[in-house]
Formats: sequence, C-alpha cells, structure tokens
Amino acid sequence: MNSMAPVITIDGPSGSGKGTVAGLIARELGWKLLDSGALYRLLAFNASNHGVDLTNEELLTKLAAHLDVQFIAAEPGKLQQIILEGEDVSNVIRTETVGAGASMVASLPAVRDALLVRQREFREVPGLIADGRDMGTVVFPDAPLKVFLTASAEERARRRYLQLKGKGEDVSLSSLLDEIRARDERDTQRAVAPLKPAADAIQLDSTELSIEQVLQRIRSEIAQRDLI
Ligand SMILES: Nc1ncnc2c1ncn2[C@@H]1O[C@H](COP(=O)(O)OP(=O)(O)O)[C@@H](O)[C@H]1O
Ligand SMILES: Nc1ccn([C@H]2C[C@H](O)[C@@H](COP(=O)(O)OP(=O)(O)O)O2)c(=O)n1
Repeated sequence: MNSMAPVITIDGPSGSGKGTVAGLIARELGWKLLDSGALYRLLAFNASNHGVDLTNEELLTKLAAHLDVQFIAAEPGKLQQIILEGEDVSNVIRTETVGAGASMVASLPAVRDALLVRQREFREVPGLIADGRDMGTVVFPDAPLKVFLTASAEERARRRYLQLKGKGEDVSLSSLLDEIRARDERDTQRAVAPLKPAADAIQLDSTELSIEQVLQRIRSEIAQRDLI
C-alpha cells in the first residue's frame, strides 16, 4: 500500500455502470483496480459453499478475514479474473442471487471492518480506481476525485437484463427491477457505511448517457485535477 497514491472513487447503486467505467478508466490510466463489491460477493458465495448462514456475523467475519482470493489484472478487452481458493469464480459470483447475498453480509459492521484493511491495500502507485458503495465516504475519504454514479432503477434493471441475457441467463425484467429496488433499499438504509454520495463527490446521472459520455465526463474531471 502507498497512502500517497491518488485514488478515484466511483460509488453508486447496482447497474449504474460503476464496474464498466472503473475498469475502462483503470486501463486508460494504467492504474490498479479495486472492485470492492466483488469482495462482498466472494464472501457471500464462500459462506454459501461452506454452509454458513448469511446472518451469522461471527463466522462471516472469520471467513472475511481469511478469504483466499487473488485478483488477476485484465488483459486488454477482458475483465479481471477472480480466483477463490484456487478456482476461477469470475462469472459465478455475478448472479443476482450472489449480489443479494453480498448486500446482506455487507450490512454487518464486523464484516465491513474485516474487509477494510484489505481494500486499502489495493492503493498503490501510480494510482487506484475503486468502485463500490462507500469508497468515497469510508474507505478512501481523502480521494482527490469522487464520482457518485446513478441512473433510474428502470434503466439499471434494463441494463442488467441485457447483460445477463447476453450471458445466456434466463432472467425476467420485472424480477430484476424488484431485486434492484430491494438491494437499493438495503444498501441505502443500513446503519454502517450506507450507500450515499460523499459530501465532495461529483454526481453523475447516467440514465441518458452512453458509456463513452460518462467516460468523457470523468476524463474532464481528471484533467481539472493534478492527478496524472
Ligand atoms: N451509460 C450506460 N449506458 C448503457 N449501458 C451501460 C451504461 N453503463 C453501463 N452499462 C451496461 O450496464 C451493465 C451494468 O453495468 P455495470 O458496470 O456492471 O454496473 P455496476 O457495476 O454499477 O453494477 C453492463 O452490461 C454495462 O455494459
Ligand atoms: N463497497 C461496497 C461494495 C459492495 N457492497 C455490497 C452492496 C451491494 O449490493 C453488494 C454487491 O456489490 P456490487 O458492486 O458487486 O454490485 P453491483 O455490481 O453494483 O450490482 O455488495 C457494499 O456494501 N460496499
């Protein structure tokens, strides 16, 4: 870790485009990437595999502290690879079921504490792009650029629908919309590190913007700061 390395945080609700934009900006700048949601997804997935109840804070905290995970940086045009206990789980952790489980374990304060140091260790020169829910508010409060990316729930459900359909999954738009709303509710209402914009975050509504337009806005914010 290098606490002097600059961080750009991208927080926001499910389907707003955080992961896509974070990955593209990280590649453009040649910076590290932290997909913090993947850590919560890995924990929920691992807990289910080990028969651990998703409300058992004590056991989940132990699992979180000992998660055996490797993130392998993406090659051009590809997503990063996520290896859990030696197995490539990059795809299996992306289902809505795992997402809902992630949102449940993420509401437990001791679990969040156990993952905090691990997230800060991603901060390395030349810089870090971190996406999640509390990157700008809790994990990297000193980040020089914080983006809060949103979009309407309907548009986010539509994007998720197209994404999952594209992977050959049998999904329904209306149940995805219900799941997105339930996750928004849990993530914004929890007591610890709820989803909300940092006071100094740039708020970006991507409902009517293409990925390229979102990238352009972020590039112009980067250019206005002394980051690269
Ligand atoms: N501005 C946008 N316009 C249209 N589709 C988008 C936009 N941003 C992201 N997407 C698509 O929406 C889906 C969800 O994006 P993702 O980056 O996974 O969101 P998040 O990480 O916020 O959950 C992906 O298939 C992505 O390609
Ligand atoms: N920094 C973070 C990242 C994710 N979480 C929780 C809350 C989210 O609903 C789940 C899954 O996050 P993830 O970013 O992978 O989900 P989406 O890709 O946005 O659908 O994890 C969190 O509490 N804090």
